[in-house]
Amino acid sequence: MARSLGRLFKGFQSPAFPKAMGAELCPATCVSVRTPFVRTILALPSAFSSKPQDFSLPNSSWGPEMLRLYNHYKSQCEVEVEGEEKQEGPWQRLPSYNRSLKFTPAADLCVLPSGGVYLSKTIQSKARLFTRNITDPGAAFEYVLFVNKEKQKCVGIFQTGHLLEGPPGHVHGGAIATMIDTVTGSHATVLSGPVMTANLNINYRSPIQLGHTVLIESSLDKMESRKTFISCKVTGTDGSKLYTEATALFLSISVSHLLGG
Ligand SMILES: CCCCCCCCCCCCCCCC(=O)SCCNC(=O)CCNC(=O)[C@H](O)C(C)(C)COP(=O)(O)OP(=O)(O)OC[C@H]1O[C@@H](n2cnc3c(N)ncnc32)[C@H](O)[C@@H]1OP(=O)(O)O
Repeated sequence: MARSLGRLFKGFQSPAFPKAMGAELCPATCVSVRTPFVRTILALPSAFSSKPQDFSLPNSSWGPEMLRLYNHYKSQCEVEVEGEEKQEGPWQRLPSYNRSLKFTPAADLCVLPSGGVYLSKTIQSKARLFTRNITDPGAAFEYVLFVNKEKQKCVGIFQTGHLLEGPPGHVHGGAIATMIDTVTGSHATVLSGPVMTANLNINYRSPIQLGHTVLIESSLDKMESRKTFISCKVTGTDGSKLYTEATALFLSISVSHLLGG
């Protein structure tokens, strides 16, 4: 496991991939990519599964607002240049899979330098990304993320499903926190490579109705050494109504941190 993860994260640790301010993200379609980091993310599912499902593509549950915003950002992933092929635009869609590791060979399991066992094959094979583990379309978290490398921004379009209820008819605060962590965490990961959330500070300003679609916009505040500071707003789809505000601190980590070494 340690060796497998080491291989997977090799791209993150390349000296050619420092703080990713100047690094290029995946191009419009997110099919081919340029940075070692984004290449690594996109390679993760295909390394373990022949047919990974990208959950951030439209499905039958997406309502008109979700589709409208998806098309709005998607249309800015590629730009037409007269007489030339389409070129990458300012925004790029981030694909989203429901697992990062499927199986590891038994031989790779899992005695760590610290002597502990990391994850059994059974547990790891059942592991799923929290936000993608309800497979009924539209029931829980429907979302898609786009990043803008020039503006150092990330946008999440989030359609709230009926299984996310907290207060009657409204979205659970933990589900909102989950999506804020997902957008800001993905943004920090794109900027800085592998990170973990160290601090997440949330102000809930107005309840979000179940079934509504909201915009989650995150911006880079600053980077200092291993720290990436990001702030985030959850608003209505026209930006006028503020639902939630947050700030987050992410710390860059090494693989050995994840493995408990
Ligand atoms: C992995 C990639 C996969 C790729 C796949 C594709 C991407 C797919 C994206 C999905 C997006 C989902 C995003 C979910 C992201 C989570 O949910 S992560 C899970 C929740 N977070 C955790 O469990 C983290 C638990 N905490 C820890 O592991 C450790 O405390 C940390 C955060 C790594 C920090 O530990 P450490 O590295 O030992 O750092 P430490 O030396 O204590 O502190 C370093 C500096 O940070 C400061 N600091 C540390 N903690 C704090 C704090 N809480 N507040 C303020 N300052 C702090 C210290 O004061 C210190 O400052 P200086 O003295 O250097 O100025």
